[in-house]
Amino acid sequence: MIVTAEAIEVRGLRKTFGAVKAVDDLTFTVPAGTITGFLGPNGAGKTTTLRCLLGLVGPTAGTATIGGVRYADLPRPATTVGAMLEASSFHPARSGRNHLRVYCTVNGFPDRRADEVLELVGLSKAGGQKVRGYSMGMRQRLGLAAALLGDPKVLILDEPANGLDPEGIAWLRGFLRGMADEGRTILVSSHVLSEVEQTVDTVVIINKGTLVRQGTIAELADSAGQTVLVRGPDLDPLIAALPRDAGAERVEDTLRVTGLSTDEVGHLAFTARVELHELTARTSDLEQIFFALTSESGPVEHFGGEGETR
Ligand SMILES: Nc1ncnc2c1ncn2[C@@H]1O[C@H](COP(=O)(O)OP(=O)(O)OP(=O)(O)O)[C@@H](O)[C@H]1O
Repeated sequence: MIVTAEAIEVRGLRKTFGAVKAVDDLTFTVPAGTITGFLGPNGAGKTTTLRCLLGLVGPTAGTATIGGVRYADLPRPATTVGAMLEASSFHPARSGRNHLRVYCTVNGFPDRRADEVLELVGLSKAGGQKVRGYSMGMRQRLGLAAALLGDPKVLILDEPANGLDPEGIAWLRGFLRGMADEGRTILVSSHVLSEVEQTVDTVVIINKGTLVRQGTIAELADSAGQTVLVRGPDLDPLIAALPRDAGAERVEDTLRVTGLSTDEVGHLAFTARVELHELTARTSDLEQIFFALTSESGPVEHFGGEGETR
């Protein structure tokens, strides 16, 4: 089934709590039908932004809309947007299925929807068990199931990978991709880039309530300059062949080259007749880029935009 997606738009959003500026003139768009990672360290303002989107708190200024409409003005919100803000708010003595049936009753959905969404999140067998016996991962799945009851076009998920083991994270990745492939728009927050890096199409990175970056993971990696790892028995001729403006750092038998692509380094090695045992574009330092971006309050920058780089 393909659903018609809606875009999420946050424009000039500001939310203050007394003297605390939780969100400060934040603007970004989540294009319809994409998965966007909403990233920032603890306290960056992610939850507050999501709460504004879901009409749980009123913005001090600006707007947060889904398909151009404020949550409060959506005719049947549960059929437009499904949200998971925290997985701990389940009544422990109620079974997963009964919990979902309560939501069905409140929202006017048939009871069978509870079983359908339990199936979707792989909880069919555990549906009759009391939530008190659920693991953290099962609670997260139940939260997702609740978000899916109205078969919404938009999913807003606050730290859904929290407390999941690697298997659970892998499951979540496939699940979200499947939901997006059906045409849904998904905004998923995390304070750990690596949790969402393989899942998302684009990232919106905020710090201290303000936008730091928006773009694809590839753009994020490129913006910091790629590192190429080279390994081989004798790399001296390659080092001699590198252009002056390329960076090179040797650690034992490995050379880290910056400022060149793998194609360029491979070609230089070929022409210098250097034997290579490894030639890898290093992307694993994305977490470091993320850390650097969010541990300072640099200027707002869109990739390809006119802002200064860091
Ligand atoms: N209801 C509130 N009253 C007062 N201050 C608040 C309230 N909600 C959030 N804040 C403050 O606003 C700032 C942003 O918090 P928020 O929870 O939105 O960040 P976050 O990025 O979601 O962080 P985390 O990953 O820790 O949940 C923090 O300084 C927080 O203490």
